[in-house]
Amino acid sequence: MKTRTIGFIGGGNMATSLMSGLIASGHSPQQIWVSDTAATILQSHRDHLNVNVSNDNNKIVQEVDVVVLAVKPQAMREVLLQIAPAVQQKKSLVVSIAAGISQTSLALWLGSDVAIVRCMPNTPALVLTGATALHANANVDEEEKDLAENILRAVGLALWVDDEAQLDAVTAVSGSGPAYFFLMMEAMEQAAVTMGLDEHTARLLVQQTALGAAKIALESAESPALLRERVTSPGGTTQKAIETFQENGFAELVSKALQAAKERSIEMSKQLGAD
Ligand SMILES: NC(=O)C1=CN([C@@H]2O[C@H](COP(=O)(O)OP(=O)(O)OC[C@H]3O[C@@H](n4cnc5c(N)ncnc54)[C@H](O)[C@@H]3O)[C@@H](O)[C@H]2O)C=CC1
Ligand SMILES: O=C(O)[C@@H]1CCC=N1
Repeated sequence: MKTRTIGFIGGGNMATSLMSGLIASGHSPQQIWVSDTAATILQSHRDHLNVNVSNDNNKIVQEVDVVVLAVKPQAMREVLLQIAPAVQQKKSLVVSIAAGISQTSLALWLGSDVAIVRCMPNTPALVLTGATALHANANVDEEEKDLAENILRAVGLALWVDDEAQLDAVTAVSGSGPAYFFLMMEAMEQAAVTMGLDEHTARLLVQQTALGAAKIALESAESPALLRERVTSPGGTTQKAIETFQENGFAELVSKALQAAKERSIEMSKQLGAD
């Protein structure tokens, strides 16, 4: 497939992760465009990533093959109504990364014949370890599916869901997920310092432990439960910690938190969208 130009509308955290990941995985910065309302953001992307920048969203549509929508969900309606005529005229492939903005809303604001891929990536795309689930509407052909998938696969795992409703669960699991692991790391660091380790040592030990656990889990065919049991010597230290987690409702808490994130995703579709 020939190299395609990719344009980001909104150059914030997630667009930065995706652009950096794409460049690190071999995409030319010259093939990437980004627009933003903040001049400082554009300046930073020009200086640090060497990509093409513009403060005009329609200019991005004109310049690229694939338009990635990376503004906050709250800004989506206004942006889409602004670019809809250009998107329709150019027959652009549009990829939305916004949480809680449904295919129905995207199609209403962009036009019912526009090819739209809705996806949910996450910020580890920055280090080429992202996880993205994608959903295509009926206007997206196989070549466009490959194109969207290739962009997201350049920065990590990319998989398709047939049922768009599953994206609410994906948002709760992997979209927001990095924050849960950071929260765990934060809490472990604080506990380590309380127990007498210096901050630097605590941070290094927690970081390396998180990386090691994730690597084992990825490389092993065994379940997390079995991997946990391998660390847990009967009557030993891990058992004490795990019992403390379990007695205090750890699994229920995680389930409640993810359910709350999923419900917020559904609620956002209703509040911000046209559903
Ligand atoms: N941050 C995350 O971990 C993830 C975010 N997302 C989704 O990605 C999208 C962007 O999120 P973030 O990057 O975190 O937000 P952000 O606030 O960092 O970036 C949004 C950018 O859009 C710009 N902007 C606002 N109005 C604009 C307009 N009219 N035209 C052009 N640019 C405009 C802002 O100046 C800002 O730089 C959201 O829809 C979010 O749901 C999806 C997965 C993970
Ligand atoms: O917190 C949010 O709404 C976005 C979507 C997933 C991660 N960040």
